[in-house]
Amino acid sequence: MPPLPIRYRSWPACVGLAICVIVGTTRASTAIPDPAAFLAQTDNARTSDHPRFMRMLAQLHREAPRLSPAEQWHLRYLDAWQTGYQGDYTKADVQLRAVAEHSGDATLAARASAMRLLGLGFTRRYEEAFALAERLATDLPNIKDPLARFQVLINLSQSMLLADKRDLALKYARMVEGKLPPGETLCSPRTLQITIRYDSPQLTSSSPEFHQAIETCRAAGQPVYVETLHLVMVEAYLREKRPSKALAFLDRIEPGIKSNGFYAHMESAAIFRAKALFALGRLAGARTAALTALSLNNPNEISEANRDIYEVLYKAEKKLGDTAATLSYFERYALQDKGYLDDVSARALAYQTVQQHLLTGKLETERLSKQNAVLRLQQALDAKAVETSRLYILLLLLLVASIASWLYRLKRSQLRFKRLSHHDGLTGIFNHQHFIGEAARLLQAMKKKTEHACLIFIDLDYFKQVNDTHGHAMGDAVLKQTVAICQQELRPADLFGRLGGEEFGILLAGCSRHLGMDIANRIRVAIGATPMGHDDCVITISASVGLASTEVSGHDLQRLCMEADMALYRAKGSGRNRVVAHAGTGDLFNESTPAPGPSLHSGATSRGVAEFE
Ligand SMILES: Nc1nc2c(ncn2[C@@H]2O[C@H](COP(=O)(O)OP(=O)(O)OP(=O)(O)O)[C@@H](O)[C@H]2O)c(=O)[nH]1
Repeated sequence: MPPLPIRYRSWPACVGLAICVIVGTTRASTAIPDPAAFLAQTDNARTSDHPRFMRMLAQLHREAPRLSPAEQWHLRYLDAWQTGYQGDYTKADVQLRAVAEHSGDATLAARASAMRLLGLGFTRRYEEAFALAERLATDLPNIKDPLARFQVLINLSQSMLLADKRDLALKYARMVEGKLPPGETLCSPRTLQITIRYDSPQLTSSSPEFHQAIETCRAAGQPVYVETLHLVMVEAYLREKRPSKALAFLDRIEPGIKSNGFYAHMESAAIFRAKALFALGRLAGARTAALTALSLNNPNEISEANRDIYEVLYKAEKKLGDTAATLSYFERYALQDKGYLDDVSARALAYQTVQQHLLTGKLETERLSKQNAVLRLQQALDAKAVETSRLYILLLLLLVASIASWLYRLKRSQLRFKRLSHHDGLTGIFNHQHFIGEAARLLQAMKKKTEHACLIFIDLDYFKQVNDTHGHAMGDAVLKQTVAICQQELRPADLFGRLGGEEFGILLAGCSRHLGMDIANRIRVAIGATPMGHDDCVITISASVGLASTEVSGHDLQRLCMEADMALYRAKGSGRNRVVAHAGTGDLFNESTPAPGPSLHSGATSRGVAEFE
């Protein structure tokens, strides 16, 4: 329940407890066994038994060092409540704000904020009050604790009443009924609804809801609420121009009001009495009642109550003919009226300002969220663009890789074809055509450098018999091994090629005729001395060699070929397994007879014994 009284036509839920600001006794107490439960009990006793509340609060302060941080915050909330209850709203606001902002307890924070709403209204900090009301209204769905929700709704309703937003005030008051905290009845929300509608044309002294509310509060054992409703009823009689009825009703309810001693009710009763008496033309009585009301009040404070009091006083004095008093009261009335209207305007302006701020904030939020949406879109587009670029780069890389791989394969196949076109498929050495081309180039180079070279033709003897006797595969193996034997005798600068079948050509670069003969003979001997074959079959074979040298024949390839061929023909003709060198026109051939050479085994004849002449 809101503990802070609003004066005159006001929410009375704070009720007569304003007069109960009694400092509790300092009875010695024992340690509190369950501080959390004790705090809850103290909280409950705030308005139901304020003296007990004060005693418990004092006890809690003595036990404060033993309280947990959460319990300390609860105690600070109760202290703040008590500060506001005593009327120091400014100090209470500071304490409540600390609880709301730093306790870390959502329920306690909501309750503290709800209390702040009223204090801010009393101290005329309307803008702050309405801004806080907006925040609490927005946060309402998150407030689950029934008591906190109850307090927030009640105080929101009162804030809206302060801004003269009665529809909203009524809405919040009705929402209270939806979920009452334990121990609460419909009395307080119903009374609040009636006070909000106090001057509504639909609410007459005979309205059933009026009487229902009174019955509800009576049944709930809430006499102060009943009095509030009675006073609103008196006001309804006055509005209905039934002053006698109002006066009679006041006479009936005033003893109860006096016994409760709630000053706001006593003030209201006195004002209504003054108004009723004035309406009945009982001017002296009206003046007395108005002065009684004024005595309950600070006469200089700007308030609706004082305005009404001074209005009755100046009108009564006017009718009584006291000009000086009339003028004096009228001046005060005018001052109060202006002050009251100023206050009403200030509240309306503050409410509008807060709404404007909220609207501006909302527009700004919308603008920012639109901007964010555009930014997000832009980012998405940028991300897509990056993705697309990556895709392009990937495609490009793939393209480059495929081109590179294609080029590599092309080059490799070109090289393979080139190699195939230049080399003999069986032995891997130059083929005839390439050997001739390369030999022509080398001879030209030799000629330029005036260096000599020897051209050697080697032909295996009776090779056909190898094929015929041992098969073509054996023949191939012999050809390959012959090539390997020759290569061992050659230098890197020499050219080696297969001229066809079992015939090979060698161009010995930078080589004299004598040295050429020597190399040719070494090759012949090596061929003859090396067993050849494959698998389990091994044979030996001899070779005939013809040699032509640039020393004798010059550097013309055609002539060298012809003369080497002739020399080979001579070697074959003179018994094979020998080297024959072409010796020029006079003495056509020089023949070298080697040491006894190999004979062709495995069925070959032994005719080819070498001679070296
Ligand atoms: N295994 C094999 N045999 C080949 C290849 N090229 C040619 N020949 C054979 O080589 C043989 C050459 O025989 P001929 O020209 O009669 O000469 P030859 O038997 O060596 O007799 P001479 O030269 O007079 O001593 C033929 O039987 C060809 O078939 C080859 O690449 N592999």
